[in-house]
Amino acid sequence: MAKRIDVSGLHVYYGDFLAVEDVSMTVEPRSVTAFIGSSGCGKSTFLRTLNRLHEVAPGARVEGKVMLDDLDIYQSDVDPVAVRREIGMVFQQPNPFPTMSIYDNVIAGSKLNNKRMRKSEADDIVERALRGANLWEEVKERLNKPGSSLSGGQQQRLCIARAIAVEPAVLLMDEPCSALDPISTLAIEDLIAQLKENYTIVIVTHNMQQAARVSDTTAFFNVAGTGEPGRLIEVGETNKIFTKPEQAETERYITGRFG
Ligand SMILES: Nc1ncnc2c1ncn2[C@@H]1O[C@H](COP(=O)(O)OP(=O)(O)OP(=O)(O)O)[C@@H](O)[C@H]1O
Repeated sequence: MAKRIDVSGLHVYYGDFLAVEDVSMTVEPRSVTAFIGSSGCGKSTFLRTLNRLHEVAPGARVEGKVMLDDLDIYQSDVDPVAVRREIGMVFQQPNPFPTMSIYDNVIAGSKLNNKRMRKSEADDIVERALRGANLWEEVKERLNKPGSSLSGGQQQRLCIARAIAVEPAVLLMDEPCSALDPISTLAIEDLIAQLKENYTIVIVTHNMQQAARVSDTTAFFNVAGTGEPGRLIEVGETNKIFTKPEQAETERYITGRFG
């Protein structure tokens, strides 16, 4: 079930370095929100704070609040592993478990949650997730082959199947198409359009055409210079951000007159 994310006054630090300053925004359920902005402005860092994945970096910490519907994900009694089950992540480089079969890749997360799962139940989850990721027809005859035997675009859809198999509320995608060819990219973009019927989706992309094609809402981040924190400059309906942004800084970026 898709959920809303509500961020208020979020600062992100790596040790003493303030990487992202004072972000407040809402991500609506059943919609796609794109994060755009120049390199180093903190898009990936901010994305990772939405499921506490930044915590794997030593010294990384946040101040501020991230609500997932009614749950404050940074409350002291909240388990980050449980947060990541609700808020899945798909990375830039497709990263299936290389020695595991396609089947085992999809079921891996569900098995961690339920060690005594029956085979028929696992079969159903695998088929549903692979269908949901538009991959079932291409792999149904070779589920026992390694995940690494698939093409890059298929591997990325396998990673999406793995992420949705545990039925998360939110899917975070960090440049999910940047390692893919144009045909595979279109397949992922079509898939994102389908997935938003059931999930809340946030995608970081360097490709402004992609942001315009896939997202309902766009958030533009910027950084004033090296050592300065990244800031959210403007967030709004994608069409408006690309045609009539409120901030001159956004306009300079989207029209390519930047720097
Ligand atoms: N693990 C880390 N430790 C220390 N600093 C980091 C770490 N990860 C990122 N940073 C710094 O935080 C800032 C934001 O980086 P981040 O990768 O979030 O930006 P980005 O907008 O996603 O960039 P890109 O578009 O190039 O991926 C940068 O100054 C970066 O050097």
